Amino acid sequence: MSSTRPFAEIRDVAMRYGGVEGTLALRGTTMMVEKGEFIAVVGPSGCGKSTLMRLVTGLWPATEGSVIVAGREVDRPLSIAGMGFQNPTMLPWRTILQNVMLPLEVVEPHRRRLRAERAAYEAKARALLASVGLAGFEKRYPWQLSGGMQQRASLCRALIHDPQLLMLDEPFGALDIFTREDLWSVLQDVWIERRPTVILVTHDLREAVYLADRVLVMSSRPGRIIAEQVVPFGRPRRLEDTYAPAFTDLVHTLRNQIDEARKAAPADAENLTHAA
Ligand SMILES: Nc1ncnc2c1ncn2[C@@H]1O[C@H](COP(=O)(O)OP(=O)(O)OP(=O)(O)O)[C@@H](O)[C@H]1O
Repeated sequence: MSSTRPFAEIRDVAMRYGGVEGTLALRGTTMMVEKGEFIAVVGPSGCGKSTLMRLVTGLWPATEGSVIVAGREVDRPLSIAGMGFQNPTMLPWRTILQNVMLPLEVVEPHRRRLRAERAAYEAKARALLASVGLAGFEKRYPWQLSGGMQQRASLCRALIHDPQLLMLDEPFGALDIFTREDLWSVLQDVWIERRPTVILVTHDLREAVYLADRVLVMSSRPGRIIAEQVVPFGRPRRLEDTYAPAFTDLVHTLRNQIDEARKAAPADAENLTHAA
């Protein structure tokens, strides 16, 4: 494998749910992601963003095209990925610490080592929780925490096995704006410190520009990447930067691109069911 190869290569992918007459969610979708890059994916509602995440993490096979991550064709759920969703889906009968440690019971080589090295793993989980402001909450249950705190814990759970790839699907979508902005900064700090490759799906264009190195815009369904904006601002980014003209201009450009994509939808819709 050449060292210049992208970390994730998604080439000409199509995805149809439910057989030949089913819903064509993606078609001709191509994107490359470099190792350690922070990518945001934005686009009209229902354009196939979550579907793209499922294909990259191996939760669904693509109908056509190829998905290669870390030099390997993705044909099963990726153990090198950590995932975060809008709903933190914590197990209510487990404490926060036990929830964070859950991936270690599933993902090798941690699963094999967990019994012998439990104390070290537990220390790591505690340190992670402390880094997102949750020191002291380890023994609480998820239902004893606010939505924002659960989302912080869920970020720790996504990171506990040191994933090379962090896939985040609308992780802050259900939170109020202040909590959301707080967590942008938490996520940025985590990324700067650990440098996983991140693919973030979001509807929030400020969030996309604040966090990402590059923002990819998808067309309406069947989704494909139709535009890309490189975010030129240095790190760490601060909340007040989001009000600077260069920042808001970029947000507006993205908004216009998504508007254009939405307007193009009826023409594309003609081909949805029977397209190859
Ligand atoms: N499991 C499934 N079975 C059948 N159709 C599905 C399934 N999952 C998604 N779809 C369809 O595929 C299309 C793309 O859905 P997807 O959830 O990927 O879009 P999205 O861009 O993430 O949507 P949103 O922005 O609203 O979250 C939609 O028409 C959706 O109804």
